[in-house]
Amino acid sequence: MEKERLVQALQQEQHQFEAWQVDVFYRFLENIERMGSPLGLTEAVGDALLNDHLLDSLRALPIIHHLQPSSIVDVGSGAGFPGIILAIACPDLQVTLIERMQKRAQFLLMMQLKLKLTNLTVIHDDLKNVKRHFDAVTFRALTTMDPTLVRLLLQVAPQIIAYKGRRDVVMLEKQLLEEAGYRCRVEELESLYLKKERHLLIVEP
Ligand SMILES: C[S@@+](CC[C@H](N)C(=O)[O-])C[C@H]1O[C@@H](n2cnc3c(N)ncnc32)[C@H](O)[C@@H]1O
Repeated sequence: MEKERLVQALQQEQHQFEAWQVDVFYRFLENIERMGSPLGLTEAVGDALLNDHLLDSLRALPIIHHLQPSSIVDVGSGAGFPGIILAIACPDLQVTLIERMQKRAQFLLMMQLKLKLTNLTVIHDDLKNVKRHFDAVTFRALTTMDPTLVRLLLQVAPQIIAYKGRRDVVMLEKQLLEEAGYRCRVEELESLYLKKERHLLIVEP
């Protein structure tokens, strides 16, 4: 991917980052393009990587700025989405990644060192073994937010910020969790440029 393409896409989404941040985003994408497929992290390259992963991860920024957590834990970070992207975008936010697969956790640690992300910590473990506490937990995966998963996520932070897709699907998850006694709200993630419908499901005890 050309760096110009990244700069253009960030401008289209009206993101304003400092030059060093754009540079770190770009170096991260370069590493994913080179190692993502051989390491079994992601097959996405080019515009798919840019749109479906980097820009998608950034879509939650307005809500995160509004909620003002000092620390976030990203559970099941995989190739680093959204955790690494949020760490680059918010240098004052302490971001911890929890990833149970060894080769993914090793890649995340390598990125932390290579990109010199001093606000990033990587934990190679299963969520269920993590005893530390954070202000909020982010979660981006295909998995449904059922009450069992929510109980586990709320053990590490009092607020879950889950990246979700279509409104009808997320509203069903919300209903299920509300019936189980959780407080939930859904925020639509606007995009000037991306066409896919995206939402955040915010869950609290
Ligand atoms: C579908 S991938 C999503 C990766 C990334 N968040 C994204 O959106 O591209 C889910 C990741 O969560 C990790 N994972 C699943 N359950 C976990 C758990 N209980 N503790 C830690 N990591 C977990 C898996 O190893 C996998 O890398």
